[in-house]
Amino acid sequence: MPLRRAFHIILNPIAGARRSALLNAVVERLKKGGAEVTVELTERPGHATELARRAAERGRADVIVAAGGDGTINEVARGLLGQGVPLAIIPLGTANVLAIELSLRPRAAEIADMLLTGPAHLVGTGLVGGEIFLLMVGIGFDGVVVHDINPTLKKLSGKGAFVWAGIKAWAKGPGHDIRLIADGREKRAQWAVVVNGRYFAGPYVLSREGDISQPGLMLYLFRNGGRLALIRYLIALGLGRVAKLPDVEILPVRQVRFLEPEGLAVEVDGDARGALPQTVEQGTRFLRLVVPSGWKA
Ligand SMILES: Nc1ncnc2c1ncn2[C@@H]1O[C@H](COP(=O)(O)OP(=O)(O)OP(=O)(O)O)[C@@H](O)[C@H]1O
Repeated sequence: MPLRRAFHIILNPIAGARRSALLNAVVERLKKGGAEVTVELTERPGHATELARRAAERGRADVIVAAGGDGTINEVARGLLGQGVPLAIIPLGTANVLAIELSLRPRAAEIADMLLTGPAHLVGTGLVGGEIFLLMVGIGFDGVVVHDINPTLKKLSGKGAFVWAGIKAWAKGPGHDIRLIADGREKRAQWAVVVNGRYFAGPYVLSREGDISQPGLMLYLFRNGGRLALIRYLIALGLGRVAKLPDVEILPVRQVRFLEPEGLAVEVDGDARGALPQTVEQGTRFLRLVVPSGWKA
C-alpha cells in the first residue's frame, strides 16, 4: 500500500461549489498524517496544465492533486501525461463526474485516505483535437448548453445555470443535423456523445458497460431532434435506460470525425471546447490516477 508524503495541490479557486471547508479539512488530515502539502492557485483557464507540468518536472511531489471540477482535472491531466507522477483529485466542481466514476464521496476522511494510500491505476484516455479527455465529448445539445452557461448565474446557483441554459437550448430546438464518420461509416444524428466511462453530466448512467479503467470509447447517437424526443432522452438518462431507446444508436468506436454542421458547439469533460469540425479518437496513452482503495469500476 503506498504511503505518500509530498502532495502538490493545484486549486481552481473559481471551480463550482468552491467547497473551501472540504479542501481545508483534507489538507488538515494530510498534514496530521505527517505529509508535506503545497497549494498553488490557477489564475486563468489552461493555467492548471502549465502548473502541473512544472510541478511534475520539479519532481518533489509523490502525487499532483487537481482540486476543482472535471475541467480542472482535465487540465492537470494534460500536464501530467507521459510524466511518472500520478494524478489524484479533490472534487470541488459542480458535477464532479470523475469522482462519481471513482465512487468517491465529498468527505474529507475518504478523500484524504485515498490521497495517502490509494493505489494508482492506469486509466484509458480519449483524444479530441489531439488533446486528451477523461470522461466525455458532447456535440450538439450539451455542447450548446455548456457554451451558453452564464458565469454569474453559475457562481450564484451552480447547477441552476445548467438547467437554465438547458431550457434555452431546448426551447430553441435541440436538433442539429450532425454528419459524422464513425470508423469509416457515415452516420447522421441530432445529438452525439462520446463517452470514456459510465456517467454523464453527474450521477446519470449513460453507458452501463462503461469502465473508465479500460480503454474504449462508446458513441451515442440520438437520432430524433424534436423537443419531446429530447425530454424522452433526458428522462431515460435519469433512469439509466438510454440503451433501451429504439432511436438511439450505440456503438464502440476508435475514431469519429464530426464534420457538420460547421461551428456546432463541443463540450469536453464538462467545459466548452471549440466547435465542429472535430475528431474524437481512442487515446493511446494512459494516465496514472490515484483511486480509492478497493475501487473497482
Ligand atoms: N483562475 C481561474 N480563473 C478563471 N477560470 C479558471 C481559473 N482556473 C481555471 N479556470 C477555468 O474554470 C473552468 C471551470 O472549472 P472546473 O471545470 O474545474 O469547475 P466546474 O465547471 O465548476 O466543475 P465541473 O466541471 O465539475 O462542473 C475550467 O474551464 C478552467 O479552465
